[in-house]
Amino acid sequence: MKIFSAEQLYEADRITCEKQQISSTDLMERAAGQIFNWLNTRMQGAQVPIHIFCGIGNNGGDGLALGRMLINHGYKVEVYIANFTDKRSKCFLINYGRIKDVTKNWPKLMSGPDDFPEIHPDDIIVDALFGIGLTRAIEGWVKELVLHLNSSPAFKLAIDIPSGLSANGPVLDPEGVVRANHTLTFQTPKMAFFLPKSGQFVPYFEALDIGLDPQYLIETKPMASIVLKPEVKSFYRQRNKYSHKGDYGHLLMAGGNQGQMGAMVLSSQAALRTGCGLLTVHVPKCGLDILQTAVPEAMAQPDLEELTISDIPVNWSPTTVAVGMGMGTKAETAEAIKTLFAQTEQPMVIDADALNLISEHQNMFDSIPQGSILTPHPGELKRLVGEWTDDYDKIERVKQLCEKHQLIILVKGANTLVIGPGLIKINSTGNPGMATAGSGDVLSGMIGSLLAQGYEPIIAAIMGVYLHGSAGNMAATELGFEAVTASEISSRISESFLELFREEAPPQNSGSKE
Ligand SMILES: NC(=O)C1=CN([C@@H]2O[C@H](COP(=O)(O)OP(=O)(O)OC[C@H]3O[C@@H](n4cnc5c(N)ncnc54)[C@H](O)[C@@H]3O)[C@@H](O)[C@H]2O)[C@@H](O)CC1
Ligand SMILES: [K+]
Repeated sequence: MKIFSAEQLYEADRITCEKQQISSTDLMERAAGQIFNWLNTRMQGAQVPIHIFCGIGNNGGDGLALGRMLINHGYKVEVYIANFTDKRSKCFLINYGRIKDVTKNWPKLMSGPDDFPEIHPDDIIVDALFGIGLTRAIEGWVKELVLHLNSSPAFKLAIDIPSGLSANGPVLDPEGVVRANHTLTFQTPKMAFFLPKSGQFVPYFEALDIGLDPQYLIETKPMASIVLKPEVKSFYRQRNKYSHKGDYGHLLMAGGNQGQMGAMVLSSQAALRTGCGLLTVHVPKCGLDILQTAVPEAMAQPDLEELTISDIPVNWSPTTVAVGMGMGTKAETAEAIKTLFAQTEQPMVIDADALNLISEHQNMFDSIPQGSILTPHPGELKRLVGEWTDDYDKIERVKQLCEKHQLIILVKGANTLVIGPGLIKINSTGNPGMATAGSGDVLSGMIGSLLAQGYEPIIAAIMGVYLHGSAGNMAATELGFEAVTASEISSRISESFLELFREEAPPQNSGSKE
């Protein structure tokens, strides 16, 4: 699913009106109609007071049109206008006029805190103050209005975007954002919904189809796109009946040092469960018995050193390499990585301490094989790209690094981003239970395994992140967030593959059994 910028959405609105020969007020009627249908389906005429707070732009226009439709259907509605300027939009004015056709109760014009209404906890608040037209933080008494709404426990429904959030810009003032319980957004979700600083204000959302021009939506390159099951399913490669283990790649995994061998165990198990044909693990001598006992399917290649990694031989030409898990950052390990990069052309997975070593020796960037996938956690990412000011600055820094060195870099989080040259993919699976030790080692093993099986690097990264999150979701469903461990995620990798091919159950008609 594509994510468009506010600018692109305005353009989509314009083209839609032009092609469908409708006015922007007609489009607003359609948009408000979708919100009305959503509410009406759920409320079924219930007389719960609905307070609609409108701004003076088109988001306010949506609120007015919704108010008219609700009043027409007998709902108990109060409409308020935050009358902070007389620069009202055309569609706002048209809908301001139209609401007067259906009620004698004109919208209440608010011009300061004295006009704020009392709201009963069981009432419903509709937030139509600002939409994607917000260009600066909400200030003055309108911010006080936002605080007033936020102080109420009443259910808050935001139209298009919670007021105070920018569709694709940083949060300017976290206090001045409506804490909506649910957001009904038009056509496509906004970038803000998926980034940590702004996403926290959008716990639940639904995108309502308002019939924007399909050609524009299909042909326009989005600023990002969300990875959903059908896309991942389309990447999956069926196994050939006559294939053998040599057809599924030989992954070399290098890492581990004394006291951190578990990382390699987790990565190895995850790699095997993700389907690579052969796995060789390269560990310091002290890790040999641990690996051979814990992962009997893997071959083990001991380092020359007892406690740390000093040399990673690749003269036997593995299909690909995953390096860095629990590896430590000793000087001899840095040398081993430099040699590995110099001797390897094919893209590899670079994780954990290998990334920390690259951060310490920035000249190593130039020798990383193109197409390699870097899987930093937030701390490692900070060391790689420097301190960022906000989520968008972080993305920009990562994009530049990807483009400069032709790399794929993950920005891990509630919605992990897979960023490659010219592309941002937003993962849709995963949960807070996965914020646990070793979870990243499992992910690196999965991506390395997919890469070894011949999936293109960008596909291996997207698929690995999606399946990892899906396995984590199944673990959380069965165990609860707290009990999710890396091993529990890994043991559900098989389920995450099977889930790709599970059909959604058709909707049940609960009344049909009577
Ligand atoms: N045909 C269309 O263009 C459609 C527009 N729609 C609605 O229109 C919204 C966008 O409307 P607008 O572009 O009118 O903008 P908004 O209604 O989001 O904002 C209103 C105006 O307030 C001003 N403003 C921005 N930040 C401010 C601040 N912090 N304090 C005070 N004033 C500020 C801006 O000049 C902006 O134009 C969408 O989010 C959506 O709800 C929908 O009705 C769908 C169709
Ligand atoms: K809003």
